[in-house]
Amino acid sequence: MTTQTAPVVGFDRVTKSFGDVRAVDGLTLDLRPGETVALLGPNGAGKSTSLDLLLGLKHPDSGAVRLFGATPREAIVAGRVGAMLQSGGLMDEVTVAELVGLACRLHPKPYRPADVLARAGVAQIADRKVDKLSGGQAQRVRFALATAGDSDLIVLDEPTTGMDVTTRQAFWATMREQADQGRTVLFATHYLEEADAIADRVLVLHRGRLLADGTAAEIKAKAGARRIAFDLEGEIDEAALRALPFLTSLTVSHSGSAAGSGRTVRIQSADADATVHAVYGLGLYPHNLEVAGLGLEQAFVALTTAEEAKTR
Ligand SMILES: Nc1ncnc2c1ncn2[C@@H]1O[C@H](COP(=O)(O)OP(=O)(O)OP(=O)(O)O)[C@@H](O)[C@H]1O
Repeated sequence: MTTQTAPVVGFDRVTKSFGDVRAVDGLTLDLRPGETVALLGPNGAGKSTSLDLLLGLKHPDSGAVRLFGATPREAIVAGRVGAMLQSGGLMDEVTVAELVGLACRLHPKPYRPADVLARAGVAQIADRKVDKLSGGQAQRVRFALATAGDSDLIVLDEPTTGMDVTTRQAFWATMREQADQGRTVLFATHYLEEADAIADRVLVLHRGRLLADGTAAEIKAKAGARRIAFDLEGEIDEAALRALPFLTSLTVSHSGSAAGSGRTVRIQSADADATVHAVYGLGLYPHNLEVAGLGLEQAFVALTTAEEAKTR
């Protein structure tokens, strides 16, 4: 039964294996109404499998998936979910308009096909056969199918793959409108800048498990590390720099100063205050000192590499 208070998506200790590969490993999470959620993870982390389980296309070996308190199938039949999958084949020999028209007819709460075509930016190619579309055009048509009716949850698996920069920007603008209307949006992506810019919650999957769950800022903070950069003049004792406390990486390059002897030192540190203090402790005089947080991309790499090291 659907209940008012049930989360939009609920995974309760969900596990799914393919032979020896545990694609989803005890995943528990809730999505709340109106959230825009990015699902990140390296190749093979279990993103597509999780979305397939969510949509009832695959069934868990153990645990349960609920959408709006009901089974995925019940929620989909009720028209509460619109989905855009990575490899979803489009029917051959039909036009874009025919396909979108069909999706509208099948939706319990359909929009007008003309509006759906316009919103997805495919009105100009409505008469084209869907098997003659470019990769980016096909993605837009898949998006039109996912938004053919008034769904409460939109699920997108790597939606902007194959889209050029302008198409991608237009796509996210449309997606934001969907979110602003109170819909929950869940998207898997490899573009970390998209997750950073679009999502108000980021889930990082690794080997089927949830490695991090929070805002992009929280994920960056969880990765802990900060970037430190400064210039030094004269002889550099790299061994001494390498021995600095809390250092996780070090690069030294020519700073391009006119004198030619300058070096730029770039450090990643788990405790920037302590590392900078120790730099002064070495009797060095750093110029142009900068300390900055990690970008989401670096945080993601730091988190997943640390986890790899643990499981090795
Ligand atoms: N049908 C299947 N049969 C066998 N193994 C599978 C199947 N589907 C997925 N896997 C395996 O399960 C793991 C998770 O795959 P999944 O496609 O969910 O990852 P992903 O995070 O979406 O990866 P990508 O970023 O590469 O799309 C991988 O090791 C994959 O090889």
